[in-house]
Amino acid sequence: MARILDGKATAAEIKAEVAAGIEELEAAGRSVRLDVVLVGDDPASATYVGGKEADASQVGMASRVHRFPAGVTQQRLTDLVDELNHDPAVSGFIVQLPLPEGLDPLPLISRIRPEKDVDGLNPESAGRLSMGLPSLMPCTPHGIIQLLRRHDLPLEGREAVVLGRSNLVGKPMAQLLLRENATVTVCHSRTRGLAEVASRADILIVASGQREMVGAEHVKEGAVVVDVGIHRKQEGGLAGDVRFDEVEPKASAITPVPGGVGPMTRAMLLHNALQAARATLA
Ligand SMILES: Nc1nc(=O)c2c([nH]1)NC[C@@H]1CN(c3ccc(C(=O)N[C@@H](CCC(=O)O)C(=O)O)cc3)C=[N+]21
Repeated sequence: MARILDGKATAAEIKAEVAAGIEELEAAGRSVRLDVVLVGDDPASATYVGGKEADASQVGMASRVHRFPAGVTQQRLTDLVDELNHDPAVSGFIVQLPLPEGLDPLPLISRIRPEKDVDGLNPESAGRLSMGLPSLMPCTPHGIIQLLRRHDLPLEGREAVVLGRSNLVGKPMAQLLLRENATVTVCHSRTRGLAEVASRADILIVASGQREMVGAEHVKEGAVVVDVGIHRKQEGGLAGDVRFDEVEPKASAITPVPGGVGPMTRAMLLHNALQAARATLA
C-alpha cells in the first residue's frame, strides 16, 4: 500500500506560513494583494478563480478579480496588464488560462513585470529558472517539489521522469528537478517505448493532460507517483492522468486527485504573492 501524499494538509501548512508572513509585513506597514484577470465564462476557470479568492481571504491577503467578457479586445487586456504592473498596491497578478479563442496569451504574459509574475510563466521568469537565478517559480512544479520535500522524499541522484512538456508544468518541472540534483528525463506524446522509459523512474511526474493514461505498466515497483491531471468525469467527480487504483498498489507514495497537486498549486500562488510583496520596497 502506497503512502498517500496529502496535498490538502501540506497546502494548509504552507498557507499558515504565508498567513504569518503577511502579518509580519502588515506589522511593518506593508500589504499584500493578489489580482486575477479572468476572461470569458469557462466554468473550470471560474471555479479555480473562486478558489483563489477564498484562499487569499483565508490567509488574510487582499485580492481582486478583473472580469471581462470573452469578446474583450487584446488591447484592453494589454492596458490592464500595464495598469497592474504600475499599481503599487498590487503585489502580483496572474492572467487565468486558457483565454477564449481569438485572444493571444503570450504577449500578455510576456508583458507582466517579472517581479509581479506570481504564476512564474513569463519568458524572463522561465529563463531565470532555467539558469538557476532567483525568480518567482511556477506554482504547480514548485508545489510538487514542496510536497515531496515535506514528505522527506529525496530527489538527489534519483531518476525522475516527467511525462509532459508544457510551459506551464512539464518544462519548469524538469528545471526544478534538475536544481534538486535529480537525473531528469522528459517524455511526451512522441516518445517511443513510453512505458519502458517511465518505468525507470524513482519519481514519476505525470502531466500529460490525458485522462487516466498512466497504468501499472508505466510504474516501477516502489516508485513515487505524482499526478498533475485534473479531468471532470461525466458521472461527476474528478479523475487524474493516472489510473490510481491500478498504480497505487505498486507505488511507494502517490498523490490523489482531488486533494494532491491542485491544493499545492493554489498554496504556492499565495506564497509567490507574499514573496513578490516582500521584494517590493514600498
Ligand atoms: N494562469 C494560470 N495559472 C494557473 O495556475 C492555472 C491556470 N491559469 N489555469 C488552469 C490551471 C489549473 N489550475 C488548478 C489549480 C488548482 C486546482 C485545485 O485546487 N484542484 C482541487 C480540486 C478542485 C475542484 O474540485 O475542481 C484538487 O485537485 O483537489 C486545480 C487546477 C491552475 N491553473
